Amino acid sequence: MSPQTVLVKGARVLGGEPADLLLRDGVIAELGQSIDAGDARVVQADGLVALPGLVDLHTHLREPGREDAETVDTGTRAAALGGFTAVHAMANTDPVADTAGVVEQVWRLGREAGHADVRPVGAVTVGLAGERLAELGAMADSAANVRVFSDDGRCVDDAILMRRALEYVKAFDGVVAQHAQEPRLTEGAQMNEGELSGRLGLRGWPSVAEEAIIARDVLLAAHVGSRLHICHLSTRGSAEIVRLAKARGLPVTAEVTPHHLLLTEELVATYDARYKVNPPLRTADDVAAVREGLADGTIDIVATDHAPHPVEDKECEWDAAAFGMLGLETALSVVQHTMVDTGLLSWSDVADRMSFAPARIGRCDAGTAAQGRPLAVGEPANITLVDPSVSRTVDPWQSASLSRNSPYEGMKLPGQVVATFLRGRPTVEDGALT
Ligand SMILES: NC(=O)N[C@@H](CC(=O)O)C(=O)O
Ligand SMILES: [Zn+2]
Ligand SMILES: [Zn+2]
Repeated sequence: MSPQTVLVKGARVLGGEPADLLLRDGVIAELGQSIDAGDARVVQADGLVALPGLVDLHTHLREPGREDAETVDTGTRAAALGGFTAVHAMANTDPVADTAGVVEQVWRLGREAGHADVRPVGAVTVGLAGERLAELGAMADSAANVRVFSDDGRCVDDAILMRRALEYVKAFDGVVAQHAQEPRLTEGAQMNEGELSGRLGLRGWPSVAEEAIIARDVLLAAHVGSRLHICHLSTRGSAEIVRLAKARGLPVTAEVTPHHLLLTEELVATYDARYKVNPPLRTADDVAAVREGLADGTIDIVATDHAPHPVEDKECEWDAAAFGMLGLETALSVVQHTMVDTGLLSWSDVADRMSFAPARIGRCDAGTAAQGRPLAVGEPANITLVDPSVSRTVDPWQSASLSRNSPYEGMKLPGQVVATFLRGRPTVEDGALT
């Protein structure tokens, strides 16, 4: 069945002037004023902002292995509701995505579900064990076309393995995405290290454990001339190192999560494990610094680090609880709240930080399933329509995710994704899955 023809009327393209978009055969067939509807179905979009479909570079889908927490199907439903048309599925599954077989399985499950493109991330080391390089080339050459490699959840702390991985991925223009956490400095760590961790009696996770790895990896990437990406950067010092690296013209990119743009360590005083995450929530000064870094382009992108965990792994005492929080369905609202409504980013900048740039880093802007492409005639019709004028109270029990561990539960956040189109086909309409 060929996708239906849709005329989106009067959307503010990238937050600019209202225009009409005609979506036909999976592409943007026309873009302009007062386009004739013909036989197209009309979607009234007055007051809505049209963005390119969002691309998440850091999502945990938990399949295979923890289908009680999330599946490719449920996670990509949550993605579509959040305005995403593509997600990169992290490799810390069971079995680990460290072979062509596993990444192809995840990629195929994504195609079958059909809610968003799933781009598997390949593990850097076999079993995330940090001992031997995984079959990076075979994963790159597989049907899944892997370009992003990460042991996320664990740090590739062995410098020689990190060096070899950086060298290896050059052959196919890949990137190594580092979870920057010096393991010895963070043994048993439970929250940000500082005065508050002392007061609460929780083992601290110092900023330097993140910054030391980032500094080392920037130098390694410079030495071998390879692309390095920093996962979930969370401290002022980390932003400063990346700023320096960019000033030197090094091929280093970085992401910040929505939660590190909004939440601070004070929430840990509730001992509510919804606020337990890796890297930990930091200080208000760090939040100010990562916002500044995202605004000035030091930090390239927002990535959700959507990390579903079943209720029993979160509703327990702090020390025993799992690290991680949901993010896909709330990411755009948190970015609007922290960056757009504060005047730090325009909607056009949001399109860059949440679609164009992540697609470029993940090399998914080319090929037939292109993502993160401009809203222009002939381009794939991957489009998100957002209503920035409404606000809503976050209720994770309404989530499409199988898990409920949202740190925003009960918070009022601005913005609502009204519709998401994946190659011209609506995956979300009127704020609900189609
Ligand atoms: N962010 C987290 O706290 N948890 C992630 C792993 C990770 O991103 O490091 C997870 O897989 O649950
Ligand atoms: Zn991580
Ligand atoms: Zn992660």
